Amino acid sequence: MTKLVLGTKNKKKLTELKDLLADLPFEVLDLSPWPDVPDVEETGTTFEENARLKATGFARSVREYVLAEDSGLVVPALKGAPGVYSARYGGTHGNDAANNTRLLAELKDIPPEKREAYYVCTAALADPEGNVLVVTEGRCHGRIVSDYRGGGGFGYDPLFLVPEYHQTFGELSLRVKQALSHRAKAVSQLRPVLRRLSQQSGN
Ligand SMILES: O=P(O)(O)OP(=O)(O)OP(=O)(O)OC[C@H]1O[C@@H](n2cnc3c(O)ncnc32)[C@H](O)[C@@H]1O
Ligand SMILES: [Mg+2]
Repeated sequence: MTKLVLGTKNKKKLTELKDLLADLPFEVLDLSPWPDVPDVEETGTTFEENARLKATGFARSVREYVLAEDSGLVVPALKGAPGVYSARYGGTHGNDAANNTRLLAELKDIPPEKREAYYVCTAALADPEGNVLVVTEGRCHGRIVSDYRGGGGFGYDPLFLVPEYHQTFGELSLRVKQALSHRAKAVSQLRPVLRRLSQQSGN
């Protein structure tokens, strides 16, 4: 079976991606078989640039098909912040608590009706030589609440209210998140390409 490597170092993101790809005829792997794989610097200023950098960079290192994505939270009232800097908004990369604390501080004086926000996920699939085959984008709209709700999900999820459900992604089950999320939408657009690839490879 053709290998598909998920080019991410975020464990929670990895869990969601693996689940979203579970029914496809690929041997889905994370980066753990390649412990010395160099980090890819996310020097882009757009989600697409960073997704391409990660897919290409990891594919060249592991020489397999790689799916990588760059994602984040966009708050129009904050001029689009945290945006591509979502993972390091609080100062330290990947510190969800610090990121959420800063988000709440920045939105302190913003009334509920102006606290709209959306998640973006831009996914890129690269071949083993590092050529990007396809880039897709998914979005998920919601609102930032002013108190933490629920312990599920990761990142900004305890503050991200899904209006249709009157609950945050911190409160909603993984099943609901996987039906609605930016990541699910980006991955579902990749499916036709992945199916074609698996047929070509005779999986
Ligand atoms: O780059 P990799 O290794 O994939 O892992 P990362 O966590 O650094 O990933 P990104 O650079 O794409 O930054 C994504 C950040 O955006 C936020 N984010 C993205 N998707 C999210 C989701 O589904 N729920 C909550 N926060 C999310 C969260 O703060 C993530 O750390
Ligand atoms: Mg990152």
